[in-house]
Amino acid sequence: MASPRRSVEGRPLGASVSSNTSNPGSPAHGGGSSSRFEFQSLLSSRAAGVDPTSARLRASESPVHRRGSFPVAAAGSSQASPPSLPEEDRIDLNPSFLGIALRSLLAIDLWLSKKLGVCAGESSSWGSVRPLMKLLEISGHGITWLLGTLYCLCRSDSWAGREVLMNLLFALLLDLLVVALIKGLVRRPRPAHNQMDMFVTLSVDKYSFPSGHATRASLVSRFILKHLVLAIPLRVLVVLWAFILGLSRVMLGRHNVTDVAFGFFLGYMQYSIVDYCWLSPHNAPVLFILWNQQ
Ligand SMILES: CC(C)=CCC/C(C)=C/CC/C(C)=C/COP(=O)(O)O
Repeated sequence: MASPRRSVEGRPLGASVSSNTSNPGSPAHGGGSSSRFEFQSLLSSRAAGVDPTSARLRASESPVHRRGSFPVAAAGSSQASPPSLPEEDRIDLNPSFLGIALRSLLAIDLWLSKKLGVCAGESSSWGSVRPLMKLLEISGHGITWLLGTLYCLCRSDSWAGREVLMNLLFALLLDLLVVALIKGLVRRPRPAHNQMDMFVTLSVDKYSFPSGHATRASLVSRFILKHLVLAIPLRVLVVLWAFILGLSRVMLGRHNVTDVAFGFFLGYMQYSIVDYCWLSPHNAPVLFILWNQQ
């Protein structure tokens, strides 16, 4: 088959094999399955008596093999640096700086998250404050906020109050949906040192990216700061709560730092969506009339 041969010849044999031997299936190694596929294709092309050099030259006609290419290393190897390789291919075969940057970030993330996971277990160095962290966890839980908002909505006797609470409810549901979607798509496992002893979870909550508590903390605190008239100390407290809640996710070992950082960003952006789609008796009269009849 032509396409596997093309993939093989887009990268040097040495780089392809060594990048797979340490951890064949690991995403951290650039998607193990495609590399494995390329390595196997190389073996089969040899077995089929295909000359690798000519295959490589044919490959340079296709843009397909360039994607994710590894450096043309192996100086001195005639296979690794064919003289007739077109200029454009030589550029594309260089290491991707974005790839290197992402892998470095991931390594720092894992290292830092492990260091900060000081309440991950009862026997951890800060294990004694674990109950306090778990209390904080409940303060940012989806159920707490949904039930609290519904309760206030039932008790509210002003149109303005109901409007704000209806939008908070919409924001919380939107957040649950968006986080579940991203968790299901990304499927990043929780840190190895996490104990899965969380209060009420959804099935996607076995995944860690992004942190649902961080998105909620940032969304809700932005919402509160915008729609409630609070004294400065209380406003500071709201921001502090969001920040400490995010930090506690890493300290409990529930998340890596990047899960929480992205969660804060996502929650902040979600608020912009809520603000843009603000529900009011003018643009969603049915909703308000229905609620009024309850
Ligand atoms: C209406 C509805 C679907 C309610 C479900 C509420 C619920 C169980 C939310 C889960 C909240 C949760 C445990 C999120 C995980 O937060 P992470 O910070 O660990 O990602």
